[in-house]
Amino acid sequence: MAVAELSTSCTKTHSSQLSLSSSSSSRFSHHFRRSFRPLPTTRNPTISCSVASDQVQTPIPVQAQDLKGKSECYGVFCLTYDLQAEEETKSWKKLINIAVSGAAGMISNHLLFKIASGEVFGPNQPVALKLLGSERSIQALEGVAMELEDSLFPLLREVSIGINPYEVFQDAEWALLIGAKPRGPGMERADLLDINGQIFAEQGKALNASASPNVKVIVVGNPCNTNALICMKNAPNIPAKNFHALTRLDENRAKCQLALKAGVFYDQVSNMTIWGNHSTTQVPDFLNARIKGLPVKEVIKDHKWLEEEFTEKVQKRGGVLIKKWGRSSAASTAVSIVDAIRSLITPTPKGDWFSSGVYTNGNPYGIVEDIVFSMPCRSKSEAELLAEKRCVAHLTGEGIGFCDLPEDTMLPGEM
Ligand SMILES: NC(=O)C1=CN([C@@H]2O[C@H](COP(=O)(O)OP(=O)(O)OC[C@H]3O[C@@H](n4cnc5c(N)ncnc54)[C@H](OP(=O)(O)O)[C@@H]3O)[C@@H](O)[C@H]2O)C=CC1
Ligand SMILES: O=C([O-])CC(=O)C(=O)O
Repeated sequence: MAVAELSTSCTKTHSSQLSLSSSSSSRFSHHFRRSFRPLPTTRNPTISCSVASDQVQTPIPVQAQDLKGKSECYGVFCLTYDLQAEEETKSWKKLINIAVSGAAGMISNHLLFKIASGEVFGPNQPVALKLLGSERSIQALEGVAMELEDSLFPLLREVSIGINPYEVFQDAEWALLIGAKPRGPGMERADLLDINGQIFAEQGKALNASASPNVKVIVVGNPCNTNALICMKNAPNIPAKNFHALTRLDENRAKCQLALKAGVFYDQVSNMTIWGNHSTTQVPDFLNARIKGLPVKEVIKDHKWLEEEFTEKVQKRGGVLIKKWGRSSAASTAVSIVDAIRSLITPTPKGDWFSSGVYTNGNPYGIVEDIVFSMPCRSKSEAELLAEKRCVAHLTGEGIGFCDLPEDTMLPGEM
């Protein structure tokens, strides 16, 4: 079957090819752009409450009619402070800019609050959210911004909203491209190609023109593999390896089904690869996956179930859910976007890997070149990449090579 074919054609070169670089390419300083004098802090706010109209700049919330092609700070987020003057923020990292399209949609309604809470990028990472909507969604987008205001997230330092991707993507270090029409009951994801493809051509161009040159792009809107390809092709200034199509939800679904069948909690399932497209042709790879560190077939003795039911269950999970809910997965998709981001910014645990749709050029699996295909990936730490660089110093004209490489893990098919 397809999985065996795929898993035997891998070579050792794969891991270095999929190395991911650090996400911190911020050009921002620790001072924010609109910084001004903070209120004097007090240890006991109950006895020192006073009106400080001379010290606080009143924010003017953006109204829909002001947003003709502009991206503007919203409400309380127009009012920012000099972080270096705040004791508890001195250990914080530089602000990062995260652009989200389809920000008024179902998935974003879960995702934005996770990002703003710090659960995605960490408790020392202040974030700026740059929300992209459209004429049709601008009122709803203001509603989202209002809810973000009311949540009082300490790490959320800027929120801007807009309908022009060139404006909204300005200096973005992450672009989470969610905005696209979802399929309804009875549709395949590929039926959306005509409607949604154009969105990703335009947004690719906008990223190319406006975003940080090292922006990491996760394409969620369906059909996400081909939309990621369209986006990448329209953004030649951004490295192709920075584009991902979200197949993490499929990985999570596959882990859940294996755990259920094996009677173990799902944290015991590892090394789960989703090969191919985020569609019903995807191949969830039970041959290389592990349960409690053991090959799946040693734990699940019902091989007929593995070969005949498991794959189809994972392939069709999205469609089954649409029939139940009347709309596509939103909360679990948001969770899987969080997982995908974390996997990209954290070195992959030893011996494990994660799935992502990546550009196939130079891939070691014999997959046709020039498409976006889901395969196993690992993120390497900066220390590991520096060790590799030292190892090849004789090839880069930087002296004599010295190898002190940490032990590596095998990917499916490696000998
Ligand atoms: N890769 C994956 O694992 C998954 C992908 N998805 C996909 O993510 C995308 C977003 O899903 P979800 O947030 O639930 O969808 P919603 O319908 O809740 O929101 C989608 C947003 O996309 C924008 N949009 C752009 N073009 C259209 C259009 N023609 N019709 C309707 N909306 C449009 C709208 O925002 P605006 O008006 O602001 O542009 C809308 O708010 C879909 O394509 C869905 O299939 C969903 C689940 C999993
Ligand atoms: O099935 C859909 O259309 C939404 C989706 O991509 C998923 O749930 O995997």
